[in-house]
Amino acid sequence: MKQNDMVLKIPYGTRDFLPQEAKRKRMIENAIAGLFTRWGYDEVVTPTFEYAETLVAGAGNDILQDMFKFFDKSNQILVLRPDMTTPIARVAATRLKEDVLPVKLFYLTNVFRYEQAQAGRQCEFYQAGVELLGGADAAADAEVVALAVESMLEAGLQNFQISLGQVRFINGIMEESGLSAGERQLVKHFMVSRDLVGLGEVLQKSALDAAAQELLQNIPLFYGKEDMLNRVYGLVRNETSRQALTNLSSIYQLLTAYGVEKYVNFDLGIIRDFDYYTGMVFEGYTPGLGFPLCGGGRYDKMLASFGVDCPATGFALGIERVLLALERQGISVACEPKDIYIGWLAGKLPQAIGEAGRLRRQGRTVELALSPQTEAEAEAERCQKGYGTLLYIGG
Ligand SMILES: N[C@@H](Cc1c[nH]c[nH+]1)C(=O)O
Repeated sequence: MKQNDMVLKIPYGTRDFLPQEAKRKRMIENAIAGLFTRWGYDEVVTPTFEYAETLVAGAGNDILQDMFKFFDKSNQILVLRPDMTTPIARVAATRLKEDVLPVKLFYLTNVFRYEQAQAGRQCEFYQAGVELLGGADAAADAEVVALAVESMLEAGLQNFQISLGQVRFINGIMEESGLSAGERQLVKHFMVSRDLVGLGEVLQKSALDAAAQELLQNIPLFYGKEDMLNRVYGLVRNETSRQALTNLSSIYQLLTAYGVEKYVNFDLGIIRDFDYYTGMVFEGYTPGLGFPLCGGGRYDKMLASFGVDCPATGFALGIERVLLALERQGISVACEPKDIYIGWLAGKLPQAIGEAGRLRRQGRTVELALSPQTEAEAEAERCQKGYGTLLYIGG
């Protein structure tokens, strides 16, 4: 590509937010930050890039292939953060040791992953999320799921569903059935990509008996409300999977107390693409969007890799995805109106500046013209820029 072709381009998987879009994004972020704060969460800000080793320690080796990597001057490998869960675990393990548990943190920030870009899926994207550190029980998981529901409501969405799964359910079945580590990896891979044909092929090639094959093959179909959990409980014999189902049921009871159960169902085939999950996992979906709006789950082992043994759970919501869903569902984001446009006659700028200051101190949104105009010109500009009122400082 010639240099001239490059200068006006932006890198693959990035985007600009023009004023209207940036305004809608800001409105949603402010609303969600307010919600997190009302639930007792404190904001944290971490560096945009970290050492690759930190991310690998927290999220495992596989994460490397999806990260943007570069070098610092002493040749250390740096990466743009692919999410906030590992950076926050690092902060908590190194900086928040003295804090009284549980610690509840939130963030609103950009993260970076190599993705096949499309609307709502970019290599740089924005997340709002929480991490709840130090809660081992269903109470913590239920709080996080309820907060995920509330944040989608707060953003203006009505029509969405959260699907709850449990990674220990599948792990229990795979351990019991004696699949090799390589086969387990493949099974997980095909479940994440919901490739039932690929899944069937791995299972057929394995040494599993027909009943175990059928159970694993059917996991992606274990979808529904509590009656599905009860039915599946009767199908599995191993303790790990049964405990996983009981755990989901306890979380659901609490979600009923939160009054959000109508947004929640179970999907035992959910395996999130991060390897760090150890318990309940979930994803939120809305019609017209082929990927999750939000996702999260429990990751009890991550902080131990930074030297502090501490259970944790959390979730993140994709801001662009919420904006896209609102747009596709025809829901408008209530933005602050543009209030007053001030135009002025030659020589009246000092007076206009005084008026603008007075009105802004009252909390009004005011744009001040930068050159003199006739009243008709000022009115035309007010209209074009979308201000509600013209204040004209004339003779
Ligand atoms: N970091 C995860 C979401 C999450 C937060 N905490 C636990 N999981 C993601 O980006 O999908």
